[in-house]
This record gives sequence, C-alpha cells and structure tokens, in this order.
Amino acid sequence: QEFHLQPTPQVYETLQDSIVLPDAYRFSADVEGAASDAVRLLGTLLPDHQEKADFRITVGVKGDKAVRKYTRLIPSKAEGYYLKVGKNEIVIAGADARGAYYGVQTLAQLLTLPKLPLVEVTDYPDIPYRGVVEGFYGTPWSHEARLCQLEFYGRNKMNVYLYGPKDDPYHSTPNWRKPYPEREAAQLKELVDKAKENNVIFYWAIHPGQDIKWNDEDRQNLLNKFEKMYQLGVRGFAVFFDDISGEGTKADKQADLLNYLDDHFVKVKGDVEPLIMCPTEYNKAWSNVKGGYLTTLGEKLNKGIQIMWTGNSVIATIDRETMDFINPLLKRKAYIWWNFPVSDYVRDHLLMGPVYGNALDIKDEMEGFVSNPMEHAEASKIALYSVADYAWNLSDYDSDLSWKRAIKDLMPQHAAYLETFAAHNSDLGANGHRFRREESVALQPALEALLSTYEKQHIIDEDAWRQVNEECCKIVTASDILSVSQENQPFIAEITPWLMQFKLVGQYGEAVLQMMRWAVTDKTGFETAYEHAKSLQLLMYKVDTSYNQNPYQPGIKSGSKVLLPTFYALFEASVGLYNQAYQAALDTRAVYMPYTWNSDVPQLAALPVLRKGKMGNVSPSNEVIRWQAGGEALLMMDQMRTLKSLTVDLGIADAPKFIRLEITADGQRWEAIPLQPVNGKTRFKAEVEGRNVQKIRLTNITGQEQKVYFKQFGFEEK
Ligand SMILES: CCCC(=O)N[C@H]1/C(=N/OC(=O)Nc2ccccc2)O[C@H](CO)[C@@H](O)[C@@H]1O
Repeated sequence: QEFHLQPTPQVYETLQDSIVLPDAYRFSADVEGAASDAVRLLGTLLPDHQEKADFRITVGVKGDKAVRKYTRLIPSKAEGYYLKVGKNEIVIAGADARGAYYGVQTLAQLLTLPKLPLVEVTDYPDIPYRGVVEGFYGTPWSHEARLCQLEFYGRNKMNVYLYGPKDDPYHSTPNWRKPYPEREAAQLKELVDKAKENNVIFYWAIHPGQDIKWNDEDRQNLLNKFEKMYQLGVRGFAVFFDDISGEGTKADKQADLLNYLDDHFVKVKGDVEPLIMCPTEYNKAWSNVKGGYLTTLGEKLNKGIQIMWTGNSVIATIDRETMDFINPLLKRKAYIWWNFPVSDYVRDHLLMGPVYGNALDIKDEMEGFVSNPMEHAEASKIALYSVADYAWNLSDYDSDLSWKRAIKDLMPQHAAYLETFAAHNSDLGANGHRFRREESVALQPALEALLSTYEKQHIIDEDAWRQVNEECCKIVTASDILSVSQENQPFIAEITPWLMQFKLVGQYGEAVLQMMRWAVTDKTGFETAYEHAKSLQLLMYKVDTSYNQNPYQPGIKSGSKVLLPTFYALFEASVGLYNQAYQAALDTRAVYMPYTWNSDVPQLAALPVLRKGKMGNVSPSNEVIRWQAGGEALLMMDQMRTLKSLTVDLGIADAPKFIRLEITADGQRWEAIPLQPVNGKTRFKAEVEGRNVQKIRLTNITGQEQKVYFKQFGFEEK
C-alpha cells in the first residue's frame, strides 16, 4: 500500500525524486527560540553531524531570521507549517511553535521511508483543538497507558488530552476539594511533563456538580484545587457538570462560577489555556431549549470559555444540522465531546471498527473535537488514529483507508491478522443509547447468500461457502497468532479474552459449515461435526461467563452482529435437515443454554427460559395459569451452580400457602425454602445466597387447582 502521511496533510506535493540524507549538514535554528520543541524532536531523528557541508537543515517559526525567506509559504493558520525536502536542504517553518513541532513530526514519518522523497508540504489543522477526553466510567487508564497515549497524540498531531476519569475520586465527588495524595500528584506531574514533551495540552477536569455549594467557600475550594494542579504544571482546566442532579445544574450559577474562575484564575495566571466546561444539558435529546439553560450559558459565559457538546444525543455522529442547532444557542462554536469509541455502556464489546458518520463539511463549525475512548487504552488507538486524521483535515478524510492505516500503525507486522479481528469486533450490540456500528462488512454478502440459499432451497451456495470457510480459517489463525504476538503486549493483554472468544467463533463456523456439507450425505460425519459444534457452544458460553464479569454488561462478545447469528441460523437449519433426513431429534438450539425448564402444568410447559450473564429468567406468562393439584414446574441446571438470589411472583399475595419452592443439589434430597414477601404485595424472595443447586421445583401443595399469574421466576448465580 502506497505511503501516506498521518494525519492527511492539507497540501502535499512531491517531485518524483528522493535523496539519501547526508550525514554532514549545516544546521541553522534558534535553539532557544519558539522552535525549541521542534529542534529537540529533530535532534532525536537525525544522526550526529559535521557542520562543514553544503546540505542545510533549517528550523524556525514565522519571524525567526532563519526562516525569513520562507515567510510567505508558511500557512497563517495556528499550528500550521511549511516543510520542504529539497536536493540540498530541509526547511521546517512553523506558523508557531507547535506548527514547527508538527512539521518535524511529518518529517519523522518521511524519514522512515527507504529514501527521503523530495516534497513540499503546506499543512495546518482544520479543528483548533483535537484529541482525547479520558471521561469514561470504569477502570481509569493506568499511568503507563497514559504516558504511551501522550506519545501517540504527539505523533498524530492531537494537541489535547483532557483528564477526567469518572471513577477518580479526586476528580469528582467526594474528594474534588482535596489535593491529590503524594503518589498520584507525582504521577500527574509526570503526565504533564510528558504532555509538554509531545506538544499536548494537558487539561485537568474537575467534576464538582454532584455536591458543589454555590457559596464563597466552595468557590475558594475550587480555586485552591486549581492552584494545586497549577503547581503540578497543569496549564489547561475544565469544569464538568455532566450527569449530575440538584443545585449543581443551574445555568446562571454555573456561568457565574466559570466566569469567576476565568477572571480570577485564567486571566490572572496569563499562561493558562481557555477554560472548557461540560454543561449539564450536553446533548440535544436532553436539552430543553425553552427552559433557557443553554441560552443562559451562551449569553452569560465569558466569550473565551469553550463549551462541550456530544451532539443530538449522548452517543451520536456529528453533522451540519447538529452544529446549526447548538452554535447559535451557545453564541460560539461548540467543542465536540465525541462519545466514541467509549464502551462503558456495552462493556462486553470491543469497538475496533472504522470512525465513520461524522460530516466532512463542518470544519468551520467546531472549536474542538475530542474522543471519549474505551477503558482499553491500546485498543482505543485504532479509533483515535482516525479521529486525529478526521479532525486535522475533514475534507480529505476516508474512514476505511484511515481504519486500515490505523491498524497498520498499531501492529505493523501483524496488521493483516489484526484487520481480521477488528473487522468482526466493531458493533456494540443492543444498547440503551441505540447506537450501532457496521460489522463483518466484507463478508456480509457471502454470509447472506449462504444462509438464504440454504434456508430457502436447502442447497449450498458453493462460492459463498468457500468464502465463509476461508474467513473462518483466517479467524482461527489470526486469533492464535495475535494471542502470542510480542508486537504490542499491553494491547494483546487487553483483548486476550476477546481473542479467545473470536477463535471459538471461527471454529464454530468451521464446524457448522461441515454440518451443512454432511447434513443429508454423511450421517456419522454430520454427527461428529454436530458434537463439535455443541462443545464449541459450551466453550463460548464458558468464556462469556468467566471473563470481564463487570456488574453492567458482563462477558465477552465477538462477531455478535452478523457472523455468529448467521452461524446459529445455519446450525439450526442443518440440524433440521438432518433430523428430517434420518427421522432424528437432535436438539436444534444453537446457543448454549445452561438452564432447562419443564412442567406438567400445561400452560407453564412451553415458557422459554432466558439467560443474560448470570441471570436466569423464565419468560413471564400474561394469562391466568390453571395450576392443577400436585402440578410441578422444574428448573434444571446443566451442572451444579451456586445461587445468589431467587425471586418468584405469581400475582397472588398468599402464594406461599399454595406453592412450595424446593431446591436440590444432588437431584435426590429436596429442601423447601420459605418464600419471604419482598414488597408486601405479590413478589417473594427465597433465601438461597451461596446455596449449591442442581434443580429448583415449584409444586401446588393445596390438593386442588389454583389460578395464578406467572409474573416472574428468576434467579441470579453467584
Ligand atoms: C459532555 C459529555 C458528558 C458525557 O458523555 N458523560 C458520560 C455519559 N453520559 O451519558 C449518559 O447517558 N449519562 C447518564 C444517563 C442516565 C443517568 C445518568 C447519567 O456517557 C458516556 C458513555 O456512557 C460516559 O462515558 C460519559 O462519562
């Protein structure tokens, strides 16, 4: 694939020629001046040199004597630069210090080529502020991960890192008023220094809204904390008022506070970046324009203060209509907080797909564009690479090419394998925000052809079958090679459980494809493939219930949008064909189900049992159940399982008089467990915490038929 600078430069001209960098050259730069960062970085790229030479390397900032003759070639936009590689000179002239630094970053990429091409690059960013807000719920990034991120931002010309992890107690309630303890303070100082080194503005955000009092004391508390952070070297500050309730949500109070901080801290210090604030109404779906919150902020907040916005909803792509709504209200360009690839609301999924859906014609409408990433720092780099590419140069942005380059950048050697993994691990699954992404795009046509032909005509589309089989082999190969790759161990450590699951999905696909092949032609071959598929179903279940058992979205999902659902459908279809061909009755259920339900009460017998993570529920019935005397309902586990809780609701207040609940660990000895009322109405709990259970039984002990409603029968495993 041909060479491509990252982010895509505004203007890139290359003469079809190149040079070999001489090891002797004259160097002219004002090493103490504004270009000192650029000079330092350049020093790390170039070999030692002898001064006596006619090859010249010049670095400077507009106004420096050294670059005076290039002045008219330097873009007038902030952070712009002019880079020339000529026959006997290299020139890097920045519009400002950071521009010169970025010019050297671009040169650094050219220097990785076998030969240094003759180029003229005239470049600058579309969006003034570009980068990352560490603003997710869940495990904050580690110190090591943050240091590595800052290096990545420097290379990708991202100039913002906003520190605001929801679960840092000194960022938010309860300890936002307190200074950081020694160790955390030292680490923050190290991050600030690393950020400076990479020309990234380190913003420290505070999230006081949940318990801030609108009085002088808390105002002083905030100032004191900012002062403490300033002493650590922080020169960028943000105040987040998102996800709070109560007093803290008032627009005029928020505006007064921010203006006070602006007037008495930012303006006083003189070397601090403009304040950023995250409003309580931070997306259109949650805003009440008539209520005046946004207009109050827009009118009252000092002009220099930047206001964040996530778009038409919490998780949304950004387009012109979005900006035309919010900018007039804020009376300034909104600063986009883009909630992607954050996955703290779909923690069982990895979002490894392309960054797409944001408009390419809104470069003049946004003040900033920062991404809220996953708690998996290295895995987030695929999306962050493309966010950097998009925010620097919107009109040239190509989401698919950028995605491919992002993968190559993360794992140059194993890029092909990582692309296979990333292609099938990009959707979020069903979620409360209803935000979805494409997945398995390249394989979709073959999957659809294979399934529809097989389901409708019971024949195999050979070309589709071959493509899908090839991909399954690639999946298995890629999973194993990546899982032992030494190329980026922190990244592999993050995704290992998903690699395990991904491999099983690939193997399951292979087994199902064999089942299709032999369903009506090779009885024993089919039965072996069936057995293998069933064992893989159990293995996938085990991975999904053993890893990443967070209390929100537990488990490990992979290929969940297209790949696995297609394999499930093909499994069921091929078992159906086999059962028909051989008058057999193999279980056609494709998804492993640890719980089985049956009953001799006719209206209960067919109720399906569902599993989500560690919760098991029998689907409620909305009709009156005629439960005959002595009638039983049985919930059976595939193996001994330890329970945490069990709830029953039969829609009658005196259920315990009619229905006895029993559990057994061995299938022989049963023990009745009393039903205790939960809400004084019809819901009852059984005290089963820590009990090992094989079966649970409900029996009508009244000697006569009872009429009940089967509203709930659910349990949670430990
Ligand atoms: C300016 C953006 C603020 C924001 O997005 N806040 C959180 C955020 N807030 O969105 C919510 O839906 N918050 C919420 C919803 C219901 C009740 C309380 C909070 O969503 C992200 C994705 O989950 C989180 O990572 C963010 O920290």
